[in-house]
Amino acid sequence: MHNLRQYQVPLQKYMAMMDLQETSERLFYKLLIDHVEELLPVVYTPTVGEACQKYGSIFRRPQGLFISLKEKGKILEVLKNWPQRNIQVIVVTDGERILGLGDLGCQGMGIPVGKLSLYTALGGVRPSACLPVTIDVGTNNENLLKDEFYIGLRQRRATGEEYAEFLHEFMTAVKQIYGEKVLIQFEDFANHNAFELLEKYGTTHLVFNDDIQGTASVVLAGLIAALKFVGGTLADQRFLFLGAGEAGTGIAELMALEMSKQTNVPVEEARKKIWLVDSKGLIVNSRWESLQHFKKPWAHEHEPINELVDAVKAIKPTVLIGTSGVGRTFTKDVVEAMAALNDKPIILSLSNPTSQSECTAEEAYKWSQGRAIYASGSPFAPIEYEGKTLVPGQANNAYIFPGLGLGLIMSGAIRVHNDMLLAASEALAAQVTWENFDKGLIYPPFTNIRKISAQIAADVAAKAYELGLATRLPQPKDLVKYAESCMYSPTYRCYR
Ligand SMILES: NC(=O)C1=CN([C@@H]2O[C@H](COP(=O)(O)OP(=O)(O)OC[C@H]3O[C@@H](n4cnc5c(N)ncnc54)[C@H](OP(=O)(O)O)[C@@H]3O)[C@@H](O)[C@H]2O)C=CC1
Ligand SMILES: CC(=O)C(=O)O
Ligand SMILES: [Mg+2]
Repeated sequence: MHNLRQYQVPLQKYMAMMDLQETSERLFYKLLIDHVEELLPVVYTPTVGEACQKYGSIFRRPQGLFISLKEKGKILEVLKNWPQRNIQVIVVTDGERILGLGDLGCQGMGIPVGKLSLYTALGGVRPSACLPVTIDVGTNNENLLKDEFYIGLRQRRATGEEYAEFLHEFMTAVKQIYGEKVLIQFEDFANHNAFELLEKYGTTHLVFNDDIQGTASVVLAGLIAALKFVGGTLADQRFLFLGAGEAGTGIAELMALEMSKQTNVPVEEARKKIWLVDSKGLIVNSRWESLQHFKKPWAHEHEPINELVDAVKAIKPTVLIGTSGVGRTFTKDVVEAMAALNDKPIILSLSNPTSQSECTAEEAYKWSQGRAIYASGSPFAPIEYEGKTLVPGQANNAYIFPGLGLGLIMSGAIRVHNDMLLAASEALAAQVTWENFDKGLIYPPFTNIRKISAQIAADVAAKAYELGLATRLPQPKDLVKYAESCMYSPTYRCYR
């Protein structure tokens, strides 16, 4: 830590950590676990975003497995080149929507590598059981295509049948080599592929889309926790999203499902409390014909509205959620409008990295006179406001996927079910204390994340058993203890 702290530039800390991961994996995890709050922003968002943008010029050694279109017909052979065979989790991207930074082609490899290091550090999955994969089907990023240090295919992205066949070969090969119980986490695919892949492979593979499902579960947890302290139910709220893609519609759907379960109303009815704005304005019935399929359930009867601030004034939300990937879109007008409507406006700016956050913690607190309940996708430092220290929470799927993954692995689950996501949300929300909330947090601190992950894993596994989706039989009696016993720890053994 002394060495790492010498570096002033976050990207240099990132490179030092990547070197350490390569040369002394155990020490890398020991540091990451013991200093999680300090090092998460280094190996994960926001620094991993900059690392992906500059991947070609900071490249030292390959990490993870690149599978390029040139290897079509030979993916099984390529997988066999990986030194480990006992793989339990794969995080795979095609690099088309890396955080809110757009198409970074195969430079997106930083994301599967970073997510999997969290699987190990936060969720206790053995490092050797984790496989980061980047599918290289080209890039539409003109700057990268011209960049002399770009390490990927220099062609525009394969699409349509060519793309679908390549992904299918990958999915088939993975099941053939690692079996039915390998967890495949789709990460940072563009939405025109993400929804389709999840639907197509959801019934044949153990797949999970972190951006759609993990984000939904973490946001729901934060809302359940917040309502526990401010009172009211989910169904009492009105929700407005800026951004109607994977994260936005994923969260909206899980919230509607939870509201429908809580109040016994059909999910279609619950959806009416949720409104979304995309790059063309409020999603309303008159736009139906031109809407992508994942937006259609959210088209309600209303006159068209172009500006977010006008949508806030018309819809009167109690909760405002940013999932647009566009920074500083929650302007002073928008936050002030939320504060005028609500005593305690809930404002979540989820977009990553920090540069893309819809507003900063300071802006949210200042423009709401310290009343906002605020959390962001990438971390912000605590803010002093009128003598009180307000601590912004981090609404990031990193709270969910490590525990969820551990729960799936330890129960031998063969499919992911929405009820498991709900179980994960409730397990996370239950960990938020009044002391946390009093400081402004709607999530527990990351310092306790391994205990939290064990709790999430236990509740997810319990749900897998209840649903008949678990294959590890008999069911362990104490699932929390069992989860803890399954977790990898970077301990230094005494050999004498
Ligand atoms: N905190 C967390 O845990 C997570 C955060 N995220 C973040 O969320 C962001 C979005 O990700 P994702 O949903 O996958 O991306 P998508 O590309 O699927 O969706 C982006 C949405 O934002 C809309 N949008 C873009 N620009 C504007 C604008 N100027 N005004 C209004 N709407 C706009 C798009 O509109 P249109 O459809 O019209 O193009 C689209 O609906 C990213 O920054 C990502 O980092 C994602 C997952 C997890
Ligand atoms: C956190 C995450 O998954 C994202 O920003 O895409
Ligand atoms: Mg993601």
